[in-house]
Amino acid sequence: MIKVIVAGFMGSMGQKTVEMIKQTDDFQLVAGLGPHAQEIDKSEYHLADDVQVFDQLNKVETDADVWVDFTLPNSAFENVKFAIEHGIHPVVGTSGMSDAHLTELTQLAAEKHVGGLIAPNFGLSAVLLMKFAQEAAKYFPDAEVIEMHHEDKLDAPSGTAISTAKMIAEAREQNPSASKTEATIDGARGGDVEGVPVHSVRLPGYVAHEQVLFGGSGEALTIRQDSFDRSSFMSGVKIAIPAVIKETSLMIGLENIL
Ligand SMILES: NC(=O)C1=CN([C@@H]2O[C@H](COP(=O)(O)OP(=O)(O)OC[C@H]3O[C@@H](n4cnc5c(N)ncnc54)[C@H](OP(=O)(O)O)[C@@H]3O)[C@@H](O)[C@H]2O)C=CC1
Ligand SMILES: O=C(O)C1=N[C@H](C(=O)O)C[C@H](O)C1
Repeated sequence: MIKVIVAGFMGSMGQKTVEMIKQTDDFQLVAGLGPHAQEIDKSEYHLADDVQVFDQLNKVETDADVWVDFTLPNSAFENVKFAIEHGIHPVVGTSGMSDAHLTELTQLAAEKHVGGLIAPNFGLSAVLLMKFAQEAAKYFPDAEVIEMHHEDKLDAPSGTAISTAKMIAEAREQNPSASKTEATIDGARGGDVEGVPVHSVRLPGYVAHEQVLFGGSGEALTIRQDSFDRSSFMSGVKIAIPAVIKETSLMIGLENIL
């Protein structure tokens, strides 16, 4: 039985994770971390009575094996650091962590021999999109990323879009065409991630979607993925939980364990 603590258990992804753990025979939910956790009726958040809840990181005392984190960009770094320092294997979906923080956590995990995974996206369609985009970038250096998300998403661009753009930048073997366009309105050409324009759309009705547009001489290639429901991320989390326990370093990207 793998014991799991879910940080952000009251949020949308946290609740999906709670549901998935309850439906998986080999996993046991032992604790949850979230602001206001002490004030809640546990049953409203689908927690059994014996699940411990903590409202602050410094109060957490648990024998969990795995720390699943779906919180906020500003919280995830301290949470994951705490987990690694306490020998709890992190499985992190929270987006927006800086490169400096990722490097620090990777070093700490290696020092402590604690395996873990930080994945910009736990959905198979998104992982495949990134892989296909990397391949296409070798032949089509001119590319732009458009990501579309629900209106409650706090960060922009999405973690997946940043990773996709970085992978394209790394894979392309020629420089992209020099653009003569001058934006007359700030932001019209999107944000720049290592020379790849990234555009963020936030609209009600959407969940999580991404398109990569490649343009060539007289032709174009479009790669698109859609997460229509948050359940699309749960198969990845379910694979990651037992996988990280066998590892001794922190991996970035679900493709490392697929
Ligand atoms: N990698 C992937 O596949 C996916 C990643 N994500 C990412 O996961 C994160 C969460 O998304 P989502 O569930 O939609 O967001 P929500 O806002 O619904 O949930 C976040 C939860 O975290 C809580 N929280 C805030 N600070 C802390 C803290 N320090 N410790 C513990 N809990 C805390 C929030 O509480 P309160 O509301 O009180 O602040 C809230 O309940 C985002 O970064 C998102 O981009 C989302 C989907 C898939
Ligand atoms: O906030 C979300 O919803 C999502 N966040 C992740 C990201 O920033 O890439 C993954 C997915 O896009 C859903």
